[in-house]
Amino acid sequence: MEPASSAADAAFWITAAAILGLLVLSAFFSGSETALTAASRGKLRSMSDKGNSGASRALRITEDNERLIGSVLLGNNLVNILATSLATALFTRAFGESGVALATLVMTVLVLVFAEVLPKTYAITNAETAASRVSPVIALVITVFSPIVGAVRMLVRGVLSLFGVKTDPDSHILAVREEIAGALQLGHSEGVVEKEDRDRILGALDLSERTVEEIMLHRSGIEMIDADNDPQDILRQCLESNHTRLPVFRGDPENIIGVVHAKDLFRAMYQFMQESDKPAESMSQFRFADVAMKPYFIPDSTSLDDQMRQFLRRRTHFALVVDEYGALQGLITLEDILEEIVGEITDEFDPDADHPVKRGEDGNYWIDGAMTIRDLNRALDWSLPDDEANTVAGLVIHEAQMIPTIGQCFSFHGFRFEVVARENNRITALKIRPLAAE
Ligand SMILES: Nc1ncnc2c1ncn2[C@@H]1O[C@H](COP(=O)(O)OP(=O)(O)OP(=O)(O)O)[C@@H](O)[C@H]1O
Ligand SMILES: [Mg+2]
Repeated sequence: MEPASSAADAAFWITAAAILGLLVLSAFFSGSETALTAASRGKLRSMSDKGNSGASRALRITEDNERLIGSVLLGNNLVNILATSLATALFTRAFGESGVALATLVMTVLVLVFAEVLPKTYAITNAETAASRVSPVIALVITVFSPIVGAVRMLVRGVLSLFGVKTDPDSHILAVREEIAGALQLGHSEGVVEKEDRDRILGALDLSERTVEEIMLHRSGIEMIDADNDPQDILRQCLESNHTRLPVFRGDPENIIGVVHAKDLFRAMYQFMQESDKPAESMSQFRFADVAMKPYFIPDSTSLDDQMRQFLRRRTHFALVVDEYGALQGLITLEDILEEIVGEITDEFDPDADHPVKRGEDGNYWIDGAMTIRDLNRALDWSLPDDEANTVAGLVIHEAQMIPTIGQCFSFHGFRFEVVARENNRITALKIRPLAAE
């Protein structure tokens, strides 16, 4: 063998080995991309809880999906293009002009089969295990490529915004929500997902979209203690109340100075009676305001999701809702938020809420004006619009554009509404009948 040809020979084999190595790297990137995007976060979390450090790293790097995919694609393209360029050089040296076509053909087959389909198929069947194995290397790749990926990201956003396209990083979360909701509605018609399950899931999905104002108990319905009343009367009021926590006001109901918890009250009363020799007579000395806890005020625009987390974190389940000027709007408890998910919760003292909607013989439904449209829709599987008003009474007032009097009837959204009772300016009871039934 001549020395020149043996040097060319060596170069041939080195290049071929480099191409092979690059194909292996390419397969690694493709498989990692699939494994990390397909792995279930729930399964990864339970693996990480069991001490699998790869799984916890996989969780961390999949938090910023855009950065992950950017880095992996960059790596993948880099090795693919390098491998193809090397192959083209190699084949043209060996076969002349036709080397380009040959290199394209051979590399397409090799990349497709060994660097794409094979690793991706493997990755998708073992997503979580594969994800936790590759995560340390991919984490390193992300760190190395992050300046380039950041620049690419900015370039992409810039070009898109030139064409008037806005990129919203949260849009995919919304899309997932819509997708789940859509799938559940579909399940409804096919009878796949039970109505109760569907309501529960949709209720939980909606928590972040809705505010406490939409479900709070309106201030007119809050049972409160007037701090200036006779202590004897206050005690009777607390005993007769179905509620455990009663806000205390002084002078004006807007001026809430605290919230009395029945249990605190009983403790304080007991102590008071032990300490005084004539409890019945000295009862007037008992100061209710001292027993009260500090009220917990929240803005009416708080999302149900946030408020639920606050309740759980603060370990209090009772909040007074105020508007932007600090004026009292209503009351909300943890139970009210949970009811949006699981439906009506009734305890020993709740007024009969077994049948919030009563059906009359004439096909009319008797409904409390303060019932929310969502609850009504949920109870009867109707779809009255709830974007203009929260309560059924509110909807009637909105549609009628006035405060109707008792006996007035209206037809809209496919239903007939009749006002049955009114207190001051509030519609307190209604009869509703679907028009299609006529
Ligand atoms: N002082 C109150 N006035 C009017 N409604 C109240 C009052 N306190 C609670 N509610 C309402 O009663 C329902 C039940 O709430 P929750 O179970 O938190 O209160 P509770 O039954 O009084 O207390 P607990 O169950 O802790 O003994 C909720 O819809 C809530 O809005
Ligand atoms: Mg209760």
